[in-house]
Amino acid sequence: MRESKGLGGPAGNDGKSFERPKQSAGVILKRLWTYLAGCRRLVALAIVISIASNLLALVGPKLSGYAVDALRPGQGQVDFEAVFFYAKWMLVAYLVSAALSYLLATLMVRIARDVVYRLRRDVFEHLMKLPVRFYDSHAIGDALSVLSYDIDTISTMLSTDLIQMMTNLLTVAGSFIMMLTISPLLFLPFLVTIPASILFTRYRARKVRPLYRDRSAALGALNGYAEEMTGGLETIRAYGRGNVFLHRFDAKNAQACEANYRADCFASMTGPSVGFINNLSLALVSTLGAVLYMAGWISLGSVSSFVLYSRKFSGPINEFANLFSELQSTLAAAERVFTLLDEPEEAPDAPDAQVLAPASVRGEVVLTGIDFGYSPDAPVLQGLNLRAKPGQTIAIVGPTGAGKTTIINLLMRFYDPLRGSITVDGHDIRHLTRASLRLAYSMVLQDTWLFTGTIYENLAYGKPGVTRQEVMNAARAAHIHRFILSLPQGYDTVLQDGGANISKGQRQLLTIARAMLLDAPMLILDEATSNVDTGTEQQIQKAMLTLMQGRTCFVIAHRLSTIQNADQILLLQNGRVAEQGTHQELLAKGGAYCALYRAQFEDSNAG
Ligand SMILES: Nc1ncnc2c1ncn2[C@@H]1O[C@H](COP(=O)(O)OP(=O)(O)OP(=O)(O)O)[C@@H](O)[C@H]1O
Repeated sequence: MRESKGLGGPAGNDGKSFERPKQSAGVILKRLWTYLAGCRRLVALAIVISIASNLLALVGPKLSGYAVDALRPGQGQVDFEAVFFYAKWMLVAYLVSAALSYLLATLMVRIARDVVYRLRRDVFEHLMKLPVRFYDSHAIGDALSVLSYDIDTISTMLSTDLIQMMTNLLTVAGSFIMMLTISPLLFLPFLVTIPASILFTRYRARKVRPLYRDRSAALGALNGYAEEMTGGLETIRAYGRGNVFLHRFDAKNAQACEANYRADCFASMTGPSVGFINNLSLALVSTLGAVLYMAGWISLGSVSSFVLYSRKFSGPINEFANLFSELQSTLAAAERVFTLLDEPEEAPDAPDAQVLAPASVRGEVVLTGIDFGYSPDAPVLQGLNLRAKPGQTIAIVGPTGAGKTTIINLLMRFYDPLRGSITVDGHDIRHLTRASLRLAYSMVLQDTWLFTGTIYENLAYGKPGVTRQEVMNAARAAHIHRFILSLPQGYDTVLQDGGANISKGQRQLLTIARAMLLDAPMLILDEATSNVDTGTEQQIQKAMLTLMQGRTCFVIAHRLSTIQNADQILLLQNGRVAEQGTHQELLAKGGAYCALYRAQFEDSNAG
């Protein structure tokens, strides 16, 4: 049983990816805008700077044209004063424009930082609020891929591509106006080439976005697999199956690389194609310009300015094609982010839900006619009835897969029963707030969950405001205080990677101490099976007995020797209660429990 997530749920899987249902580009951009709007002042400033920088850059070709005309070609005279005058102002305009561009770049990086921070926080917060059921069908690695890769893709777009888009847009618009003021006739070739570029780019964009979507999904699946496999590294090594998983990883890796290759390859064809169309327009403009100059309709300076503007005009159109590919990649990434954010959270508490105050809980838990299955066609529990009186210990036993953990999942409301009800002190738990219900239980599970932090933080995290003395008292009661003090940093020892630097038994004792500190009126215990030595096991048993005193306890028991004093023993078989009673009653009955007990007893004697 796992403490951190879907108890009993899969640790990772090839589950659904965050790619459906599809959202239109407009909807995605609107949602991205809501994040940008969070720093609207900076965005407004960026727009103003971008306009100023572009206007200054646009002045350059005009001044250059004046400088060319000041050479008075064909008249054998050169007005050096005027040439230097225009050259000086060109220099100033380009310098200020460059400085403003630099300012704009730093501003956009800052905007991207803020947006990414909020997006990541929202995604993580949402992941924390998703129902346990969500993780039954989605790989955690895929969710983490959204958190890192997809949000990074958005960040790149905001910090670099967006400036380029803004700049390009202004340059194109500005150059267009300037070209028209110089010579509307010379603009004619663009009337053919611009629509051709636009139509081609749109066609490619429609094709490339699904490829980017596939790329994100393949990468998510790869991350999911890697996360799952690294989680089970020891088992894989123990079974010497590393090569098998390497082959599977290879297949997923190849899929991800192929998806990446196909998306990038397809996208990279757009730029050169649009570039070719635009270069064609340049050739046409130069030819037409020469003809108009020869006919005396236009000065050489104007032709030169026009050519410079037409370069400015068509350059961004080329880049637009590349940026469009980037935009498609961003849209695919943002779509995954928003699809994840759209996953429904754990259903909210009923509007009239009551708060269960831990101090007032007596601990009477009644399950009546419970039917449950993780999917409607696969029932796990059927017609389950159980009454735990305050302070009683209920032991749940049964073969693997019988549904023991499932009962805990229902008690904690990680899932709701399909039929039947569960009450605590007479309150239907569907009419209690989930937070207060869960706080009424302490859970000590086999699969301990400790986070990277000091031992003190790990013990105290369930109970904010607890004193150091209280933490130490709980550790003493759990028989782990002396061990903690024996560590060089004592309570300030940092537990790495879920407590990988201490033993399993010590981890279990720490979680018992944590449960003691929480001091909840009810308790859920999943007995340790075989991962500790006899001495530690006795220590854990002692600590658990102390913890159980005066509380209603649900114990998932694997060794029947430890539950002989339980007030009720529930033997589950195929989702039904096969037998129910005290140890003595069940032995006297001579049924399945009796047979199971004898088998274990004989086993241990034989051992
Ligand atoms: N998250 C889940 N999604 C779908 N099916 C599940 C899920 N968790 C458990 N099951 C199925 O429900 C049944 C009961 O599982 P449960 O974990 O309650 O058994 P258990 O008695 O606790 O087993 P064990 O002693 O091995 O821990 C099993 O058939 C299991 O495959």
